[in-house]
This record gives sequence, structure tokens and C-alpha cells, in this order.
Amino acid sequence: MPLLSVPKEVAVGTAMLGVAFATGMLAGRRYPSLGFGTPSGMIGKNSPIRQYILDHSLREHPVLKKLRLLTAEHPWGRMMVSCEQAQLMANLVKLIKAKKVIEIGVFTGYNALNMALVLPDNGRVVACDINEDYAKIGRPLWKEAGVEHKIDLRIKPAIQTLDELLANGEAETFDFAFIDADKENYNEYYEKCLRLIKKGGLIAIDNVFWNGKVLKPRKDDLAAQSIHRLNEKLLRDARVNISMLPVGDGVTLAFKL
Ligand SMILES: C[S@@+](CC[C@H](N)C(=O)[O-])C[C@H]1O[C@@H](n2cnc3c(N)ncnc32)[C@H](O)[C@@H]1O
Repeated sequence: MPLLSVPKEVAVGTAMLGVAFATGMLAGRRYPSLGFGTPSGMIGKNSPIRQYILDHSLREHPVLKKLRLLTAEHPWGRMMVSCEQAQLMANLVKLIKAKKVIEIGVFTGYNALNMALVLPDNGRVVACDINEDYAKIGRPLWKEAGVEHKIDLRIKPAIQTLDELLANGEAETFDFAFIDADKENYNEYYEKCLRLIKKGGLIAIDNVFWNGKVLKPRKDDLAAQSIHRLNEKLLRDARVNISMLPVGDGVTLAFKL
């Protein structure tokens, strides 16, 4: 039996999104999803190969699954990171034996929970968002999973939180960062995370394809411009090794040298 069958479970969210797309509500914004970051990505969200990927690789903690399904009911449920991408990040966090991680853009906290589940008991996720209402959806499930104590939620603009961490002497003390908030600030997030991450640490940058709009960013699409500029900069950035992966809406992994 498939672990995840693409959608009955998400029917409500999907129907609401249908309306949102039709009315142009999401135009120019991330096409997040329950399971896939973009409808026109490398592998379509409902494509058989994606279903195969899920059927043959997804090992989702039951509480994570609960949060995914709950998030799917939210009108903005598609903002959630895809489950296979989250699993990749959990594996990376484990691989590098991370203790301190940062998430920029928490939403309902699926990936914050995902990372907290694989951190040691004294590990910490500094979880940055501006909207506490979203996180309120996930918090009871962080508790249910027994990892609430590992998630340090900071409700304020992420740049402010990153500056506070730096001012607090936490430069070069983090192992991993996931950048997934407002795209216009991606370069600032990257630069600050690079200072906060230890050598050998890793920064994962989400939505680097921006639904294909980075191919020819329109002048009035500030998000596409910003992501494209960062993609170009990363290609030449001698401070990191990189891999740009066609997972979800594109993820770049930057390994600090
Ligand atoms: C794509 S969602 C994050 C999804 C999340 N990583 C997950 O695991 O599902 C983007 C989030 O960034 C937050 N955000 C937007 N602007 C922000 C800012 N300036 N500082 C912090 N968070 C911000 C939004 O409130 C939203 O929850």
C-alpha cells in the first residue's frame, strides 16, 4: 500500500487552491504544496514518477504526517515544504551530526518538527517567522512528538533574529540553515547564515527555480530577480561548494568551506 497517495488527503486544500489560482491570488508567489514546491517543476506533483518516489522512499514520522495533513487544510497549505525534500534535509542534518540549526520561514512548522526529530535531545532549531498564527497550528504536534523543547520559535522579521544571534556571539556555532521565507531578502539571509554557520556546515536554499521564473526573470518580479541574482552569485562564491538539486521547486545546498 502506498505510504502517500497523492491526494484524497489533500482534497480540501487543493480545492481551495484551485479557487486561489483561478482568481490569481497566488500569481507570482510560491506554489508551495503538500508535497511539491511547484506545479511545473521537474517532476509534476501528480506525476507517476513522483508517486513512485514517495512510494519507494518516504519514511514519514506519524506526527509529521499528521501535521502535513492538518496543514493541507489551511488555505495556504501549499506553502509547506514537500515531504521528500524535508526528508532529504533530515538526512543531511543527521549526516553532519548537527546540533544547532536555523529555519527561516517556519509556516506551520513541518520542517521545524522534521529537523527537531533528528536532532539530539540538547539540539536546537532557531525557528524564524513573522506569523505566530501559522506556528500555533504546529506547536501542539511539536509537543506530541516530544520535541517542543528543541524548537526556539522567534516571531519577528528573520533578519532581526539573525542579527540578534550574531550580536549574541553565536557566529560560526550553527551546523545547518534552511532558507525558505520572503524571497526578496534571500541574499541577506544567505550572508547572515554564512556567518552563523560553522565551517563544514550547510545552508539549504529553497525555491531556487521559482517555478521556472528564474529562467527569464521579469523586471517587475522582485522575487524571481532576487533568487536569480543569488543563484548567479552562488555559482561563483568561493566560500562554499554547491549543488543545485531538482527537488521540489529547486534546492541549492551550499557547503561552507
Ligand atoms: C514557504 S513558508 C515556509 C514553509 C516551511 N519551511 C515549512 O516547513 O513548511 C514561508 C514562511 O516565511 C514567513 N515569512 C515571510 N516573511 C518573513 C520574514 N521577513 N521573516 C520571517 N519569516 C517570514 C511566512 O510567514 C511563511 O510562514
